[in-house]
Amino acid sequence: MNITIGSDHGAVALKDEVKMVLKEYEDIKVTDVGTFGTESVDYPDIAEKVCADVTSGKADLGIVLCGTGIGISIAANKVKGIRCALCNDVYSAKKAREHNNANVLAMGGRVLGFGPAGEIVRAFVESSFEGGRHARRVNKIMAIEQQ
Ligand SMILES: O=C(CO)[C@H](O)[C@H](O)[C@H](O)COP(=O)(O)O
Repeated sequence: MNITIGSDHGAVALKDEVKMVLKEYEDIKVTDVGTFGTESVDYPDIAEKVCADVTSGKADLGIVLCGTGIGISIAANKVKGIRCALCNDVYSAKKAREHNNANVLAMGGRVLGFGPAGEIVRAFVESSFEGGRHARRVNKIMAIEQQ
């Protein structure tokens, strides 16, 4: 599985931690699109880069991080084909994959500790879409995108 990750300056430390967690998975290859330092950057630019990899098929999943996770998730969800879930707990991360077929996970570097964030990431990458009634609902989300 290929995962592209990116953060603004508010979550660089969390990005490094998430990459460490993903190293536990032999079958996951991570691409980091930055940012890499503390200099201020704009989260929509990072969201665009991560989402481009997901919509092009270069990445199976994306992970976007900013201070709260809010701004970058809003930006990601403006991209056609992206279903970005801002998750602060393991249950939501699991259901985001199982029920919503979310293809991007958002978290906040100024909100979550490394421990909980790692558990959220594990839940997200280890869960799969259940289809069935959820497919009907996700299809309706995609139909809204076409309007
Ligand atoms: O978009 C956000 C809030 O929804 C993120 O938390 C950003 O990281 C934050 O706004 C950046 O703030 P800063 O004061 O420029 O560091």
